[in-house]
Amino acid sequence: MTLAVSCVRWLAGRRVIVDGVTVSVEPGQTLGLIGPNGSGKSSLIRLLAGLRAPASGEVALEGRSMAGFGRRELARRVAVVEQHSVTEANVTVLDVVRLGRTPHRSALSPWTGEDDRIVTEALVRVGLEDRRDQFWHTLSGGERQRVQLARALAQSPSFLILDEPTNHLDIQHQIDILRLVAELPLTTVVAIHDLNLAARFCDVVAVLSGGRLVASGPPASILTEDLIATVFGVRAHVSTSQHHSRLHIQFLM
Ligand SMILES: Nc1ncnc2c1ncn2[C@@H]1O[C@H](COP(=O)(O)OP(=O)(O)OP(=O)(O)O)[C@@H](O)[C@H]1O
Repeated sequence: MTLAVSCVRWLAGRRVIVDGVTVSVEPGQTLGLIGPNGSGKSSLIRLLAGLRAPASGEVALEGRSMAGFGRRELARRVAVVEQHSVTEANVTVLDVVRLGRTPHRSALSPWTGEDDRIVTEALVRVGLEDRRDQFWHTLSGGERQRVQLARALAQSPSFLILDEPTNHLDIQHQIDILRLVAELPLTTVVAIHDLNLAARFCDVVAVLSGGRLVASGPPASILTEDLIATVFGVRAHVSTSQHHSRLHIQFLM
């Protein structure tokens, strides 16, 4: 299931925030969106998730313009985890994850054993099955993030769009969640700040700066010392790790 963005622009008032971005992700691959603060990652994520319409250009799923999809049709295909998910008080972890099944059910269809199986599998995948009855408002920031990922997985999507899914997580959970996301047979876009994690878990990266696409491709050919200096203003030493043969980026301070 290919996800393709062509010449997409989005403005806030008169200010151009996403400026003519063209990039695509092949079926089953993970695209990492990287770039400095304010470079337009979240804005592009919202366009990819269908939460906003582009001012011009097109987002296409499976070769079809997203503009032609109905809400429900889109929700059956695309699951999104935003940075700050708002969830009502007095709901449990299980309630939140069960919401993921909504696009697959009609008002009259009963909850099925298959729905239960999918919800449980999603909770197991994020390591929170034993928290199913805990109230949402009592969860830590990292646990909330994992619950929102479980909700997205319970949606059984073909496309998964994640905005900084690791920013509240300890290092073990960062690795677990990114490994899980990378291994899922879904087409995934993930906005991520950590360049080493992007290099380790993303098949391709797209680098944004000032709302424009600076470069895209496999991490090993994109995340060069020159690019890191130009885009992030930081000197770095980039080598190939002896441990996992992916890039190892050391920042020279
Ligand atoms: N609705 C809006 N109205 C006005 N400005 C906006 C709006 N949404 C985003 N912006 C501006 O667009 C720019 C890009 O924001 P965006 O959140 O997409 O960046 P980002 O790369 O995700 O940043 P960060 O790494 O800090 O999360 C920022 O300067 C932001 O202030």
